[in-house]
Amino acid sequence: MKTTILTDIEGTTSSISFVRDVLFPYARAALPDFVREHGDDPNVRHWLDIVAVESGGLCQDAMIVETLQGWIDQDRKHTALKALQGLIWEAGYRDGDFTAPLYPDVVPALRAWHDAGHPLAVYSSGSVPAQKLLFSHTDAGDLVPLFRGFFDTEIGHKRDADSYRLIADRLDRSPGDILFLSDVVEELDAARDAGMRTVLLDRLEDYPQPRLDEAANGHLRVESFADIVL
Ligand SMILES: CSCCC(=O)C(=O)COP(=O)(O)O
Ligand SMILES: [Mg+2]
Repeated sequence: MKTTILTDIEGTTSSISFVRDVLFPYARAALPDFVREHGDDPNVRHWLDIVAVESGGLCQDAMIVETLQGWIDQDRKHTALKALQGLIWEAGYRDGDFTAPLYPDVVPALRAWHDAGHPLAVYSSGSVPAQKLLFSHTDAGDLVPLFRGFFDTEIGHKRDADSYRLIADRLDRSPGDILFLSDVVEELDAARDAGMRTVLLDRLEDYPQPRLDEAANGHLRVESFADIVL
């Protein structure tokens, strides 16, 4: 059985600065107009209503927008925020306001693994539509065809082992046949608890203090996809 590779995005395939300095400010600035123009769309309303209820019953869209902007500033990984961000980024990618850079070692490794028959999948806090937008608008072109599956927090929290069990199930693989790649040790802990193999990506441009020894909590640690041994 070929190892399946399940990868995180931010801090693993894509720089934290792209997400924080390009994607988040774009969504923050576009939110008021987006909610005004699309607030009656049932898919948008669904997520706005979840934010309103969870925030104690916000009764005006302006209050919901302010709450969401606060969540962006705090980098909250809330499923509703992530779904709305994905819808907003669609216009940015479509209009060519940005493309998605990947760390330089990522594309050669993904292509090599794919060509060698390793199934590839993504698990990110970014919504599945946002993941597909990102991988279809990379600096290296459309990489979506390389992937067999996309998972977001609708399947469960990234620090919860059950999420990884469910993903293994959906991919029709046993957890031991899956290698999870992430920059966040708590996510790797959860994947390991579920029985997956794990590798910590320690991207020194984003994590200037290398996570060595106890900081890596027993996970294999690499600084590049090129150093991953399947
Ligand atoms: C794919 S959408 C952009 C990234 C994002 O919003 C995010 O929260 C990424 O979190 P990750 O789980 O990939 O570290
Ligand atoms: Mg990450």
